[in-house]
Amino acid sequence: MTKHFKTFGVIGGGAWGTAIAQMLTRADQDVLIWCREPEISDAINTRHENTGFLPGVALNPALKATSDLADLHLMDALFAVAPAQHTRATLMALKGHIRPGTPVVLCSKGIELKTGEFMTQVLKDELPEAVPAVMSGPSFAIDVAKGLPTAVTFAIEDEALGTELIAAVATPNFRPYLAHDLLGAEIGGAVKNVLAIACGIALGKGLGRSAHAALIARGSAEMTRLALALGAERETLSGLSGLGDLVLTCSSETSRNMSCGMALGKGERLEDILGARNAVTEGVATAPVLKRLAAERGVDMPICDAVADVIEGAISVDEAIQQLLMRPNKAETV
Ligand SMILES: NC(=O)c1ccc[n+]([C@@H]2O[C@H](COP(=O)([O-])OP(=O)(O)OC[C@H]3O[C@@H](n4cnc5c(N)ncnc54)[C@H](O)[C@@H]3O)[C@@H](O)[C@H]2O)c1
Ligand SMILES: O=P(O)(O)OC[C@H](O)CO
Repeated sequence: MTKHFKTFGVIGGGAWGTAIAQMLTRADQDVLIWCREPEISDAINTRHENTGFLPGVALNPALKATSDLADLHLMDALFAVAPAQHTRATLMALKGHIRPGTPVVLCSKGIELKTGEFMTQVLKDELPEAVPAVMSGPSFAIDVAKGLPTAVTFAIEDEALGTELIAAVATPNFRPYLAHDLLGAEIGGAVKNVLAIACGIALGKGLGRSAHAALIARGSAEMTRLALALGAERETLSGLSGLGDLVLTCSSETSRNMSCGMALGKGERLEDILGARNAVTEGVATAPVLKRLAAERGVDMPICDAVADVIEGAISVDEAIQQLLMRPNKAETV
């Protein structure tokens, strides 16, 4: 434990916020998690279980929960883990509750639909006095909550501060790797969700593992193309928060995005799929805004565009597949 970081606040009591809070208690930190639903904070405090979003995992009794965001007042560092479309509102509510220079580690994977902003920009808008960091990579909440080995990208501009933060949160089974390209880490996390929907559709439709692998590889090219156009670094997209997370999310039905795609590929309706789950499927909101962003920047992202068109009901799954397969042959470049 370092001297500087003694208290950690986690904004968001979903599966990922709960797993991060549990991980922080393993690093012997003093952790308070904010849950939007009072019954969830009560369950964490009394039963040591997040009965709504991460049932069945015994949480460290040292973990404390609240349903009042103001209780995160003057924490040494914060992890922002609300779904991307709700991150702005939670950060706004923390105005006046943080010291200048407080690190806010952004852990949500998505782009804000109404503004087209990534989470670092949302943070800058709402809490400009905070120091942004991005933690992203291949990490299912259930794995981290159980303490299975996990490695993630931890991107922050100030290397010394990043080193200190990592020292405060890392354990042998939770390994954050220091990086400086926040935008690249955010792009990987947001785009892989959309690509996981595409991979799920292909598998749900029975197109086979060859098509699945092709989608991952060409999807990775799309992700990298966007990153380069927006000023991020190619290396980031081949690291944990890029390729690493793309492979995990596109390969397992534990992923909400992948399983949503599979159900779409099997012919289920999007409203029914989303209505039946008590969990966020970030790629659904990200796909349309990503399509807009790519068009504005002149970046060719045919797989992501096809997912957006299916989500918005502009074309059917079969039309999307035909559209992709009928594209002219081209050189294999990023
Ligand atoms: N679950 C994972 O394995 C995992 C891993 C890495 C990153 N993430 C990312 O973490 C973020 C949160 O996902 P999750 O899996 O913890 O969520 P979840 O699906 O487990 O739970 C949904 C969360 O959304 C919250 N919510 C719903 N409406 C809200 C509102 N109006 N304002 C604020 N919060 C609201 C709920 O309180 C709940 O905490 C997402 O961006 C996701 O991509 C998730
Ligand atoms: O369940 P998903 O699709 O939101 O993916 C969870 C994590 O982002 C995997 O790293």
